[in-house]
Amino acid sequence: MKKKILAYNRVEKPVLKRLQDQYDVQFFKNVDTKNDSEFLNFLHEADGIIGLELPVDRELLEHAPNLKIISNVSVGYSNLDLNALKEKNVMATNTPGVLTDTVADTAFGILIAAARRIPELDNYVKNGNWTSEAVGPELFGTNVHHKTLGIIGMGRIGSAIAQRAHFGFDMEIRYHSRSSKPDAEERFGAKYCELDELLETSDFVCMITPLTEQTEGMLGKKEFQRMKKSAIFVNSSRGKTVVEEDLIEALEQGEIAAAALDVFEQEPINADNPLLKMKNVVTTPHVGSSTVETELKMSELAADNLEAGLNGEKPANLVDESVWKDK
Ligand SMILES: NC(=O)C1=CN([C@@H]2O[C@H](COP(=O)(O)OP(=O)(O)OC[C@H]3O[C@@H](n4cnc5c(N)ncnc54)[C@H](OP(=O)(O)O)[C@@H]3O)[C@@H](O)[C@H]2O)C=CC1
Ligand SMILES: O=CC(=O)O
Repeated sequence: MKKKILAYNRVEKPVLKRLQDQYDVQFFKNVDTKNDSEFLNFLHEADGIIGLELPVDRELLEHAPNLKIISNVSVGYSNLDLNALKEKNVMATNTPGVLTDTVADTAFGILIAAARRIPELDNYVKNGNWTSEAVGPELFGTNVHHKTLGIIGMGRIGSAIAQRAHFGFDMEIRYHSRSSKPDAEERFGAKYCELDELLETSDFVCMITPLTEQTEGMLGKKEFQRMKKSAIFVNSSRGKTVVEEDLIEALEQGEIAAAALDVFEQEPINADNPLLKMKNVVTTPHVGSSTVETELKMSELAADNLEAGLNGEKPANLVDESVWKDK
């Protein structure tokens, strides 16, 4: 009998086809995972799960007695309760590396968009407001090149952002991570800083850590007050690394100048979120890795991980190696 695979939210079509050739696959999108009976019935039989942002907790695992592996089509895995997965001896995998450059491009893109006010100027032109030959200082932006960029989370993506900033824009790089990064210091002249120093001295602050117990709410009122009033804040990590109401207040009070946000406390964002009314806030709908090429690579890597796990081989991207050792 074919193994059963529950595909959730996003698996690119050619990869879905590849999986359908070997397994009994059912695809679900945005279902109520606690109450949808079709979803829960399939989950009860499922050997594997592949997909994006399925919240996996103890309660969900109670409905999945056959489950051997969950393969995230993302590098972040804050949707997974790793303790519950370990107790049930269920493997979990992610897709590091293949999306690094794309996410760095997006983060740097929204940083420039906020600094040079590109969405605002786009609206200005399209709304027919460009009636005099040259726009005045009220629409001028601020330079990116030669400024100081503070990166919180100098991992794979943080380093790729630093690379763009250093070689492309002659920026001075400061960073904060749990450990120092001699490689980034040598390649980009990056300087390790405690968080407060980074916040106080950076023109741009870019958040790109994973969401964990330690990083949840890492940037709140106090941290925004430490930033320069001219600072532009970029969040490409997860919405909950920031206390969103404190960010809103910091923008309203002029504690910081602007923000560029790809991630939000609640996704999709509520239509009445004050951030959506602010001209000095650039928003994108959590699309850091969303290019045609990269989404395909992520789905392929996730399928490789899933197949390995189901074939009794060690998947390349286990998020908790100890589950494999226990097998
Ligand atoms: N917006 C989007 O579409 C996307 C968002 N992401 C987000 O980006 C995150 C990072 O991905 P990636 O670069 O591949 O991951 P890495 O694991 O390579 O890098 C994470 C970095 O965060 C640092 N870090 C972790 N915890 C802390 C902490 N408590 N304080 C300070 N620094 C910390 C790590 O430090 P150290 O090395 O010292 O341990 C590491 O440098 C993902 O987990 C995901 O949440 C990823 C892809 C797309
Ligand atoms: O947010 C996306 C990811 O890969 O993590």
